Amino acid sequence: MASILLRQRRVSALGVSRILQDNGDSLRLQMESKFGTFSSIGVMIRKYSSGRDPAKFDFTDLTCPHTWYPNARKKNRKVFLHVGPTNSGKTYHALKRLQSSASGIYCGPLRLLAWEVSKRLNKAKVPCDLITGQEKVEVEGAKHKAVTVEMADVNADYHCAIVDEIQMLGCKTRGFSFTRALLGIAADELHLCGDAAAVPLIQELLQVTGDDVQVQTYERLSPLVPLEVPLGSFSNIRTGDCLVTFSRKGIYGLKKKIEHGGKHLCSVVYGSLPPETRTRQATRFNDESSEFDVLVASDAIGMGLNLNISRIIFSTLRKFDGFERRDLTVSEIKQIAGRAGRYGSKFPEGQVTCLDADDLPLLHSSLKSPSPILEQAGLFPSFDLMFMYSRLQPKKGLYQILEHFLENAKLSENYFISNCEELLKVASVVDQLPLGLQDKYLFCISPVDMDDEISSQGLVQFAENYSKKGLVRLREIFTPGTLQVPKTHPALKELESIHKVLELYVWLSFRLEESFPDHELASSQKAICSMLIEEFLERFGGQRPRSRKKLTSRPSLDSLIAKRKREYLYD
Ligand SMILES: Nc1ncnc2c1ncn2[C@@H]1O[C@H](COP(=O)(O)OP(=O)(O)OP(=O)(O)O)[C@@H](O)[C@H]1O
Ligand SMILES: [Mg+2]
Repeated sequence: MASILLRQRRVSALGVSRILQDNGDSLRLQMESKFGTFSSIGVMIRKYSSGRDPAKFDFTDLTCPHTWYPNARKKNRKVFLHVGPTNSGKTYHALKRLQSSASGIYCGPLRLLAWEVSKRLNKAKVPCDLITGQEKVEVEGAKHKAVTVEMADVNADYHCAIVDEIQMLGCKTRGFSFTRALLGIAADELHLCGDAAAVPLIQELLQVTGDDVQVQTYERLSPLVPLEVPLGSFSNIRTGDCLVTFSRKGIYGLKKKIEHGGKHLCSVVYGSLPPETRTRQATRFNDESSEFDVLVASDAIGMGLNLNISRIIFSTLRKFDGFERRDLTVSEIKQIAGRAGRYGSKFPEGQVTCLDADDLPLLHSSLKSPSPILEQAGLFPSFDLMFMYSRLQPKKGLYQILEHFLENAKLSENYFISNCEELLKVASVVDQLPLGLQDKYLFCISPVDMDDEISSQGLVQFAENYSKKGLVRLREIFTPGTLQVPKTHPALKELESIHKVLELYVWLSFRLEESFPDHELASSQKAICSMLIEEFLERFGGQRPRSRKKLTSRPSLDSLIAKRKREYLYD
C-alpha cells in the first residue's frame, strides 16, 4: 500500500493526474493535455525491467504502441484489408461499407481525396463533414467525416472507419500518422485499403491487438498499357494526357510548351498550390466541357484520385525528395501510372509512357514488379509521453528534449522513428521564446514550411507575438480595389507563400481560438489569395488562351471575389 502511495505521489510530480491501471510491469496513466486529438486518455508506460525502484518509469520505451489507445483496445475490431493494384475498386468497396454504416470516418493521405469522399457521400445523401488541418466543413446532422489522416480522432467511437493508402505507414515522414490511425481508431469495422506489400507487416502489428483480420484481394478493373515508344514530339499531345514532372519550374515549362502548340490548354496540380486551387484545377480538367483538356502535375496526383486521364507521360523518373535526387520507387511509379484509364471514366484503357526513350526500360520493369514488402511502420511519441519525459529534465528546451528522447527511444523491430527534421527546425526557433512546452510543441507540429522564407517568417512572427501578448491579430493584406493578379513567376511564388502563412494562421486559430481570433479574416484572405493564383493560371500561366475574346471579357476581380464567396457557400 505504502509503495502504491509513494508511486502515486511521484507520478503526480511528473504531471500525471491518475494511475488508471497497474498490471505489474506497466502502468496506464491519465494526463492533462490541451492537444485535442494528440492527447490520449491514458498512456501506457513500462517500468524499468529491474523493478527495484517502483517510481522509475521508462518513458522512452515505445515497444508497445498499441497500448497507447485504450478506446480501440476495448473494441474487438473487424479489420478488412482491401489490397490489389491501382484502379481495382479497393476504396470503392470500403466506401460502400462506410456509406451504409450508422457512423464513420474516412482517413486519406491527401486533402483532394478527403474532399472527393465527402462530396461522394453528401451526394449519396449521407451527410459528411470534411476536416483537414486547415478547414472544417460541417454538414448538418453528419455522423460521417472525411479527414486527412493526421486529423483522425482516436478518442471517438465509430461503427466503420477507412484508412486509405495504408502502405503509407512505411513513409519516412508521415508514416506515424498512418500507424496511429491503424492502431488507434476505435471502430467496429476498420477497412484498410492499399498495396499488398503492406499485408504481412499489418498482420504482424495487429497480432497483439486481438483484432480479427481478413484480407480481400482485387484485380485491376480496366487495362493499363505501357507504351513501347516515348511521346516524341509535343505535337503528339492529345486530350486526356497528363504530363508528370516534379518541380514547379518543370510544370510551368511543360504547360508553356504544350499551350504554345495552340491546340490544348493545361490545368496544373502541384504541392505548393493552395489545396482549394488544386481541387479546382483537377475539377476543371475532369470537366469535359472545359477547354482545359490536358493536365500537367507533380506526384500530388499520385494517390487514389479518380481523374479523367487517358495517358500518363512521365517527363522524368527522378525526383528530389527533400533530401536527395533519386529514382522514383516501384510503388511511386505504379501509383502515378495508375491514374490513367480509371474505371468509369471516359477512357476505358489507360496508357503510360515517358518523354525520354531512355526512361522506358525502368518504367516497364517497375510496372511489372511487385512493390517491395514493407518491413517497418513509422512511429512517433505522443506529446503526453514527451511531456512526462521533459519533467525529468526541466531545464532543457524542446529541441534537446526531442533529440534526447529520440536518441534513447526503444522500439520493437516492426517500427522505425519517423523523420522529424522539420520539427527540430521549428523547435530550435521556438526554444528562443518564453513559451511553455505545449505551446512550443504546437508550433512544431503546425503546417509551416521552414524551407520557405515567407512561411517561416510568418511562424516566427506569430510565435513571438503570441509569447509577448498572448494575442495575434491579422492585418488585411488583400483589400478590394487594390487587388492585382501576379504577372510573373516570382510574384506567383510569393502569393503561394503568403497563402501558406494564412493557412498557418487558420490552423493556429482552430487550436488557440482566443489568441488567434481573426479566423474569418484569414479564411477570406486565403480565398482571395487562391483566386489571384487561379487568375494567374488562366491569364499568364503558360500561353494565352486561344480566344482573345475570352480574355477581354473576363469579369472584374471584385465580381470574381463575390462569385467565389457564393461558391464557398454553396460548394
Ligand atoms: N463495382 C464498381 N461499380 C462501379 N464503379 C466502380 C466499381 N468499382 C470501382 N468503381 C470505380 O472505379 C474507380 C476506381 O476505383 P477505386 O478508386 O476504388 O480504385 P482503387 O483500387 O482504390 O485505386 P487506387 O489504388 O488508385 O486508390 C472509381 O471511380 C470507382 O468509383
Ligand atoms: Mg483507392
